[in-house]
This record gives sequence, structure tokens and C-alpha cells, in this order.
Amino acid sequence: MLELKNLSVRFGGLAALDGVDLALGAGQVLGLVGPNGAGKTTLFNAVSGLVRPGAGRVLFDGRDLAGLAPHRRARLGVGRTFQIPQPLARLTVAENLLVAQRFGAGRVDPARLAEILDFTGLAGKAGHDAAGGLALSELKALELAKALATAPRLLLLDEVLAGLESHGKRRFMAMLAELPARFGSAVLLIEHDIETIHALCPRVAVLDFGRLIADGAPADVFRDPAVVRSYTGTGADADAAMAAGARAAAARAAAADAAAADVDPDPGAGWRDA
Ligand SMILES: Nc1ncnc2c1ncn2[C@@H]1O[C@H](COP(=O)(O)OP(=O)(O)OP(=O)(O)O)[C@@H](O)[C@H]1O
Repeated sequence: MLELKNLSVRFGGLAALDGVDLALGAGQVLGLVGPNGAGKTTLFNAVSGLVRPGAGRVLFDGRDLAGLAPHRRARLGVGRTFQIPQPLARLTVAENLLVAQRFGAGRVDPARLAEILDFTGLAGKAGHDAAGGLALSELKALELAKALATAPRLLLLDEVLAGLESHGKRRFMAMLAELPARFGSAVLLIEHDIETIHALCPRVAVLDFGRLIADGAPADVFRDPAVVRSYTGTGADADAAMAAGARAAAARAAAADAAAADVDPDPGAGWRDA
């Protein structure tokens, strides 16, 4: 379904992605990990059309996505979330989903929206709560719900668990475990927490300085000396280094929570590209 061939993205002199080859089949779940700055979000941006690769190709169902705007990719079935939730803050939860559905699926399907609200635990909030007033766990659920509303066949989830307390995290993990079968979507999951990767992903790929350095079963990949070195610089303790990455992700999520009351009422990012 998704094939990245020699994908490269540069920002000036920095190779954010450097010759990445990666493939994901329909309905499969793949974890994407790597130290801060390794290129994970850039890979999502290249697949969803927010950055233009300098070289290489993104194929979706065999079709080269080069030059296609984000909304065209969404219509083909590429959905995504953002690390920092980006709701339309003055609209209600239900209105946010309507906009997302029109954007991604091109038509409104109330039954599917009701199912998504139920699945993400937002049904009680749908009609009356402005999205800008939601708590972090609800904003994260809304971010996922918006992505599901676009009817994705491939869902790119960027640190959706970061910053959640343990109960919220368990609920979210149960949702993610059920999601591929229930919504028929393949999932590419950026996640710093190694336990989450073990629990949700039969396969994990590792980026380091923009290069893909490992791809396989988590138990094998996290023992791979190249992966351990990329996290620690020494070969010492990859788990501790990943935990540091998870803490950084949680700090970003907390900052997003603090900013939630002050969300741009019309952030537009990812929604407005011609
Ligand atoms: N728009 C941009 N302009 C310049 N440099 C960028 C831009 N976006 C990302 N970068 C740089 O590209 C590299 C990869 O960034 P990216 O956000 O993809 O990493 P990441 O693996 O998602 O990191 P994190 O785990 O911290 O989210 C970093 O060095 C980052 O500073």
C-alpha cells in the first residue's frame, strides 16, 4: 500500500531524510522510532504532502504522490494526526469532525461520525463543547477522531500517547489496538515509549539522522547494536535513552496542553494547502 523509495528531504545543509526505503501493506501496523530529530515527523510530512522530497518517491497503492496537495492525498486515503493537536478551537467537537470528513472523504456520513465519536469516547462532548476548551486527553482523542473522519486507509499517528497519564494512556492503547480491524486502516505510529511499541506494533522501523537503520520485530530491533548506539552513543542502555525521548515528547504535549486554552481559532495547517 505505502512504498517509500530512496526518500530524501533536505532543509538547507541538513539531511532530515536520507535515502529511506520502507514499505507497509494494507492493514499492517508499523512503529516508527528514533532519537529526537531523527526525521520521523519529516517522513510523515513527506507522505502527507506537507514537505516536498528533494529525491525519491512516495507510492500509495502504486501511485506516485509527487506534486499532490495534502487534501488530494487525504482523499486517496492518507490520514494523519499532528504532535500538537490542531483543533478548530471555536467549533464544537462534532463540527471539527464534519470539517475533517468533508476535507478527507469529500462527503458527510453521519453514521460514521457517530461511530467515531463513540469509539474515541467523545460522544458526550460532541454537540456543545468548543474544541478549544477540551483537556489534553480529549484533544488527543479529537485529533485521532478527526483523522479517522477522513476515512484513511493509511493512518499516520504522531506521538498520540505523549503526555497522557496512565489511565488515559491505557484507554488510548486499547483504542489503537482495535483501530486497524475496526476501521480497516494501516497504521504508521511514531512513538517514543518502548512498551507501547512492543504492545501495539509487530514491526518497528528505526530512523537515525534521517537514515533507516533497522526494520523488523521489536524484540530483535531493540537488541540491534546499531539501534542501541543510535540512542545512547555508546551501546549502553537503549531503554533509558528511549525513556528520555518519551519524557521530551511528554514535555511537548504538556506545552500543548498549556497552550490549549489559547489555540489559534483557525490554525489551518494541513487543511488549507491548495
Ligand atoms: N521546516 C524545517 N526547517 C528546517 N529544519 C527542519 C524543519 N523541520 C524539521 N527540521 C529538522 O529536521 C530534522 C528532523 O526533524 P523531525 O521533526 O522530522 O525529527 P523527529 O524525529 O520527528 O524528532 P522528534 O522526536 O523530536 O519529534 C531535525 O534536525 C529538525 O530540526
